[in-house]
Parts: sequence; C-alpha cells; structure tokens
Amino acid sequence: MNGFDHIGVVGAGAWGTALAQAAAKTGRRVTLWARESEVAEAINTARENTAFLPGARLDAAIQATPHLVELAECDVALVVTPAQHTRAVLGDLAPHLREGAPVVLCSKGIEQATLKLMTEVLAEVCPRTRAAVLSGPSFAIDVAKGLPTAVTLACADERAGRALMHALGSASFRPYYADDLIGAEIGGAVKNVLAIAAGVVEGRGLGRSAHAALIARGFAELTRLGVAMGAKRETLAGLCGLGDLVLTCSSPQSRNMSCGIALGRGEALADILAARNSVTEGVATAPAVVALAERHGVEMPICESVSRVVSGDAHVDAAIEELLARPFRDEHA
Ligand SMILES: NC(=O)C1=CN([C@@H]2O[C@H](COP(=O)(O)OP(=O)(O)OC[C@H]3O[C@@H](n4cnc5c(N)ncnc54)[C@H](O)[C@@H]3O)[C@@H](O)[C@H]2O)C=CC1
Ligand SMILES: O=C(CO)COP(=O)(O)O
Repeated sequence: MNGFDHIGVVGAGAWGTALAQAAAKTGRRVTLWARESEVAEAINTARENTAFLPGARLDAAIQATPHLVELAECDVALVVTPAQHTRAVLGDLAPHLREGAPVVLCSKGIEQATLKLMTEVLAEVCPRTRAAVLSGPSFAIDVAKGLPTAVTLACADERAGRALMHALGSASFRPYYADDLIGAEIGGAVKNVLAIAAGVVEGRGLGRSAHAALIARGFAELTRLGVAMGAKRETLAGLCGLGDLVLTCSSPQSRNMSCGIALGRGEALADILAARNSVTEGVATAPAVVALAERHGVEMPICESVSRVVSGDAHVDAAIEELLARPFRDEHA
C-alpha cells in the first residue's frame, strides 16, 4: 500500500459507486456515503446498488453509510455528487474532513447560480483543503465491471496528485496525472452540453457528417472557453476534454446524449427528465457555460443553442436553422 489506505466516496450514484468499486479493487478500505439510507442498505446487504448502478456486483471492502461522519477517518474524499448539489453536500461534509486529506472532485458541471467551477465551490466551502479533479471518458458501468478506462487526475500539488494516481489506479482503471484543474473541469462540464447537441443531431437524423462536424466545432468552443479561463490546450485535447467529448457525443448510453436524442425526436424536456432518476448535468450547465462565455468574450454558438433549447427559449428546429444560417468564417479564428 502506498498511502491513502482508507478512501471515502461522497455520493452513491452510478459514478460514486463505480469509483468505490475501482478503489476497493486496489485492496483499499472504502467508505461510501449514500444520501438514501436504502441505497446504503442495499450495497451492504445485496452488494449491489440497484437504484443507480444495477448489474455490478460490489466488493466486500466497500462499506456504505448514510452518515457523513463515518468519513472522518478517511485519508482522501472523492466527491461525486451532481454539480448543482455539491455545495450543500460539501457544507455538510466540511466538519468531518480529516485535516490535510485531499478532496477529489469527480462531478462534471458548473454551478448555475454562481457560474463557479467545483474547485471554486470547494475553496469557498472548505478553504483549507487540497483540491484534485478526476475527469475523463468513463462510463460508470464500464469502470464497475473492470473494463479498461483512462482518466485525467489533476492536482496542483504534484506530490499529492501523483500519490493519488498510484492509489486509485489499477491495470483497468488508469489515471493520468496533470496539474491543470481548470482544464479538467471545463472539459467535463462543456462536453455534457455538447453531447446534448450531438444527441439532437442523431435524434433529428441529420447524418454522420453533421455529427463529426458537431464534435469538431464543439471542441473548438470547449477549447476557446477553456483557454480564456486559463486552461492548457493540451489538457483540453486530452482524456478529460477531447477524449470525453468523443465518448459522450457518440454513445446513446450517455444521459446527456440520450436526452438530446429524445429532444431531437420531439419529446419535451420535462418529460425526458421526469422519466429518469439519474442526473443529466448538461441541462443545468448549459446556461452557465453561455454566461461564462459572455463573461470571457468567447463565441460558443452550439452551447448557446443547447442553452436556448433546454431553457425553452427556442424550438429544436429553430435552433438548428439558426446555427446553419451563421456567416462563413475562418476555421481557426
Ligand atoms: N455516471 C457516469 O458514468 C459518470 C458520471 N459522472 C459525474 O458524476 C456526477 C454524479 O453522477 P452519477 O453518479 O451518474 O449520478 P446518478 O445519476 O447515478 O445518481 C443521481 C445522484 O444524485 C444524488 N442526489 C439527488 N438529489 C440530491 C441532492 N439534493 N443532494 C445530493 N445528492 C443528490 C443521488 O443520491 C444520486 O447519488 C455527475 O456530475 C456526473 O456528471 C462522471 C463520470 C461518469
Ligand atoms: O461523463 C460521462 C462519461 O465520461 C457520463 O456521461 P453522461 O452523464 O452523459 O451519462
């Protein structure tokens, strides 16, 4: 064992459960906080999270609990709550965080009310914590089943970041160290918005060429915002940016893409969201991305269209028409 012997995971949705499983596979003790006591109960007794990650048998080293106080002994906390709820959960977690224990933010979204990244929320709520970000192309069920996956693990403190990489990594779950937290966060947040657009392309039957164009032009938007906010281009072109964009824009298994597919087929957003118990991060993050783009003076027409559609300000067809009517321009402007 090379440190971080006891791993805390905050949030037992699909991703928190999968990360708990990946950590348990390294031989570490894992405490997993579930907001719902019945989820904790099911994990501890049936060894399955039937509510959020059915079909994955969970390691006996994972102890689930509905009480955050039980994370007090953990050497590190992985925070895996939906972005819009992360501030509240961090507030409840703060008194139980062990002095010096890093917090690894694993959610992919921007706080809509404040336009803050998760690292900024953490800095406000738990000011003396070392932050890390884990983000990349990784469906929860793939990780839980031990299929090969690679993610970015960003931490400004290089020693802590590399130690976390070794603690969480295994042959099948492969974190790559980076020092660029902003890049890791922007990649994960913006790709969800673009995946909704990719779903619309699919659901409206606009063809594979439009799909490829959407990914390439979407990546240009993601890069523009990231660079304006201080991210490194190579981070955005890596696992947590381009890698996750390609995965999420190409897999109907993605909640964001499947939401877009349903929108493209003419379903109403409220009905789509009401039919699922899982989070579709791009819906709340889309208006935040547009507001950040305005603040930083960058153009993000695809994200703007998604924002207008999910906010009910534009019909899907009108949004597509507007995008196609944009003036011709230099590709790399
Ligand atoms: N599922 C996946 O494959 C991946 C998800 N993520 C990210 O992980 C984060 C969590 O997503 P999932 O684990 O998929 O969630 P999920 O969609 O499986 O489950 C919803 C989660 O939200 C929690 N929740 C609902 N209301 C809440 C509230 N008021 N306060 C706190 N928590 C509340 C539920 O307890 C549950 O844990 C998201 O930011 C997502 O983008 C990142 C990588 C992969
Ligand atoms: O982030 C993910 C894969 O990397 C999961 O995407 P969805 O939230 O769209 O399902």
